[in-house]
Amino acid sequence: ARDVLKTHDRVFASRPRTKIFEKLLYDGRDVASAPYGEYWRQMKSVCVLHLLSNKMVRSFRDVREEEIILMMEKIQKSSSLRVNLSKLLASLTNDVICRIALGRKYGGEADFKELMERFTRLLGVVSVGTYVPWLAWIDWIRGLDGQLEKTANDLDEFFERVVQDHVDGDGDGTDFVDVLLTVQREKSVGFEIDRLSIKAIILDVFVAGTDTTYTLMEWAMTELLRHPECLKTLQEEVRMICKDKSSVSEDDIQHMKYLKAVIKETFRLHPPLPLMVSHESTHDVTLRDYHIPAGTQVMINAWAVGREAATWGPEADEFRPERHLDSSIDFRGQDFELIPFGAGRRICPAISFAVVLNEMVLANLMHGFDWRLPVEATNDQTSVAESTGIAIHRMFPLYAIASSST
Ligand code: HEM
Repeated sequence: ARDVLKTHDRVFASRPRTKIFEKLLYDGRDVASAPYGEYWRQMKSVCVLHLLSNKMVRSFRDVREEEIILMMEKIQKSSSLRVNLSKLLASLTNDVICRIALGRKYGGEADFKELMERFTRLLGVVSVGTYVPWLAWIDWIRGLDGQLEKTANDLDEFFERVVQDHVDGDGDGTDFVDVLLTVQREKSVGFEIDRLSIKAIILDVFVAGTDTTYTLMEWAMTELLRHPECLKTLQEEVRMICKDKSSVSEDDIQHMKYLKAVIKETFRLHPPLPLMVSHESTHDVTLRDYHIPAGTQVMINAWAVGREAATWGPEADEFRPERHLDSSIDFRGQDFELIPFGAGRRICPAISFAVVLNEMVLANLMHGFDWRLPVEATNDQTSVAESTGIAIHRMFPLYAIASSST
């Protein structure tokens, strides 16, 4: 990973073209699938400087806090009953991202939900034609081409409508579409950003942001429920810091060392994108003693890196947040022992955005409720079986029993 993402970062900074990405992600005009070059550099700088900067992340504090309160109320209503945590966390993440990116929630609209599900499912499909071009007809016969075409058109229609509504309305300039339209109007970035690029960047926020973020919360709760002693330690920390408060605020979480250790440990054992996003080399290069020709696709296994016994010791497979309390290893791309967000030029631009939401959700869940697995918990409930796809979540939804802590 270090050889590819640091020593030869520039050589491996491109992305392979696949039929799925081409069709669904505006033919590489988004950030995540754009080939390395000037266009990618410009789009990524818009993301980093205008959408996902620390200042922007802070500015959405109210959205996060409001949506978490709503989620807590939903749990309260089902208190002492089984809560489908997977569903709850997925819809919270979707609501937060919709409000931040599009200005309002769309989660309640059946069409939008169905479209996003179809889209996510297709992103994880392997197109035969991409790897064996003369067998491309198989994709056509099995209906993949048609599904890609239709989903790409539906998505474009949806985002076109959202952008046009922002153009027509008196946008207050706070959501991502507003910000991108302002950048476009004021030509403040030294290059043209057109309507298609705006739609592609917004689409990326959904592709790269929703499943990844909720998956981490789901795994964190899974591991805590499987390790009641860790759950108790975390709960004690949160409740001690927020003694007389009704909820946890973003100022409080800065002091929560064990919370941060739990998040790190979850990223180590369950990186939401275990194989990250494929890289591709643009030049020939010698890596160790191997000759790697230009155009080679490289997948980096962040999951295996996080479980490496040589780094993490004989108990590498165990969930032990304590291991991070006296360690300086972090997940922000400097330490190759822990790379859930990648590293180098292609590193995820939304680390702060994702982490603060995860920390806030977990801290509030610990503060407001006591948690346990249902008595009748089956193997499905306690197992850590994983789904397939690009983002790896639980194979079965996580149910837990919440009882009010007050
Ligand atoms: C826990 C949550 C998240 C995880 C674990 C995660 C992880 C990753 C990983 C592994 C990559 C690929 C890095 C590489 O190729 O070397 C990536 C890229 C990316 N992520 Fe994230 N991500 C998360 C949340 C988000 C969110 C919330 C957003 C947007 C709001 C986002 C936007 C992006 C974009 C645009 C890229 C492409 C960067 C590029 O190709 O230059 N991610 N992410």
